[in-house]
Amino acid sequence: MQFLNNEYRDEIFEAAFENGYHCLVVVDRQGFITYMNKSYCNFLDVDQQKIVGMHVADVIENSRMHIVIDTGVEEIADLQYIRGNYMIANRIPVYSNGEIVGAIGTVLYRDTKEWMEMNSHIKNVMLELEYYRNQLKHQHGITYSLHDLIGKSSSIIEIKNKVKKVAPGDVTILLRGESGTGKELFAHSIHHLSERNSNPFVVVNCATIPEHLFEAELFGYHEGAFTGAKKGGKIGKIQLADGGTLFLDEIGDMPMSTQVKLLRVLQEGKVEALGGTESQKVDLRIVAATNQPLEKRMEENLFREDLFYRINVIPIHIPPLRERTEDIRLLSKYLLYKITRRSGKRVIDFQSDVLDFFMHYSWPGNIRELENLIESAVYLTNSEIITLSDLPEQMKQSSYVLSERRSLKDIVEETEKQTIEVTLQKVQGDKNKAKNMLGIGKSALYEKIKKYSL
Ligand SMILES: Nc1ncnc2c1ncn2[C@@H]1O[C@H](COP(=O)(O)OP(=O)(O)OP(=O)(O)O)[C@@H](O)[C@H]1O
Repeated sequence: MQFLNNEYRDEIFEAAFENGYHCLVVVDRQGFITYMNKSYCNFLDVDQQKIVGMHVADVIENSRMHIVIDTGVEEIADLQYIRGNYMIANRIPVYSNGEIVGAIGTVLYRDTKEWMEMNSHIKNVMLELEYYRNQLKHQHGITYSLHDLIGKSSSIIEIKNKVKKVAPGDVTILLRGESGTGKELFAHSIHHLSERNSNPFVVVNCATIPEHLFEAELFGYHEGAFTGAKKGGKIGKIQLADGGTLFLDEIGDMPMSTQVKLLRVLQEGKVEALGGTESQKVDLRIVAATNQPLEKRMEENLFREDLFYRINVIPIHIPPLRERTEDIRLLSKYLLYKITRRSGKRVIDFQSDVLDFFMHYSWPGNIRELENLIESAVYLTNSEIITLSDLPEQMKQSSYVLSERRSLKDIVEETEKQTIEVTLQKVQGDKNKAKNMLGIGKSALYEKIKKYSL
């Protein structure tokens, strides 16, 4: 880079950054714009001075610069839809001393005839793709694909690879993991990656169907099959899933009597609706999920061993969130982005204390709990950054008891810091009132404020 020190340094920068053929943006560690060249500003129709300091997601449509900062993985030649055009975007994280300090993004923008022609061709292809994607979603009930599964922990990467390997066949898959770990999302992805993806994906949530209605729901019934049966009968979930995937969620809760009948359907590939005399051939792929210890249920005679072996062909265990803390930061940012896009409220980040807290909390409700928590914080916060005070008090207290990784000293200090912080907020910074509420002397309070940089 020695040549940049010569007398043409400014001209070199000018030629590299300000030429009219490409758009360039530089963002800092938090995704705030520090520089955008004229060509990009002209294309976006924004003022070069005014956009400095704004968050990139608020200035550039469909930007992923903030995601690249989080993942640390460059994205080259990605198609990005901006202002009615598909552009070719490169996003490169910038490191200094091994730490990410920001990112540079370039977008190829050549206002030539060929590019416009190519663009209109890409637009057509993308529109067609979007149309088929939407059709698939609406007709076949799949909302998610593997792309929607966020996580960079080795366990999640391993599971994603396993899913890619086993999804294309018809093999039965048993997803195991605590509630809220993403089992349904994985089930959608398996169907999406399988050859059955143009056929239905049918969900049966075994935990929510009353026992006496189970068989009617699963196998369907003919008119008059039982008292209360609907006129004209009802088609069963199994018949609905013919040619596609039947997702048996919470299979551990299926009544024993239904388990026998289901096993027969799976073995014979035929189903008979209640009140009928003829059976119908069905072609199903089974994906089951459970958060229950099926081995224990078998010991208690609540789950059939033969059904267990029939469904446990490829078991996939999804670890709880507390065992993959590497994913928490990425998931939190992704969920914040998803929630704010939906709610329209501008909340752009978390205070570092909040992410720290997330890393140490035990997440009994896993990603569902994280999502609900972020949603409530987005609604409650009065600022653009979520702080500890936007989180429920009860949760903050429980975390320090539940966390396994912290020493007693850390727990005591963290609790002390939080208690003082919340008290100071309650009394609007009045230290006299705060010391009285906390029952400590003035000098002790000042000492602790200094210690915890409050
Ligand atoms: N890896 C992930 N990336 C992004 N979102 C996720 C991920 N895992 C789970 N979620 C989200 O968390 C929520 C709960 O996920 P899901 O319903 O798939 O969990 P589950 O294990 O099936 O729960 P349950 O056993 O209670 O049915 C959903 O809103 C889902 O979109």
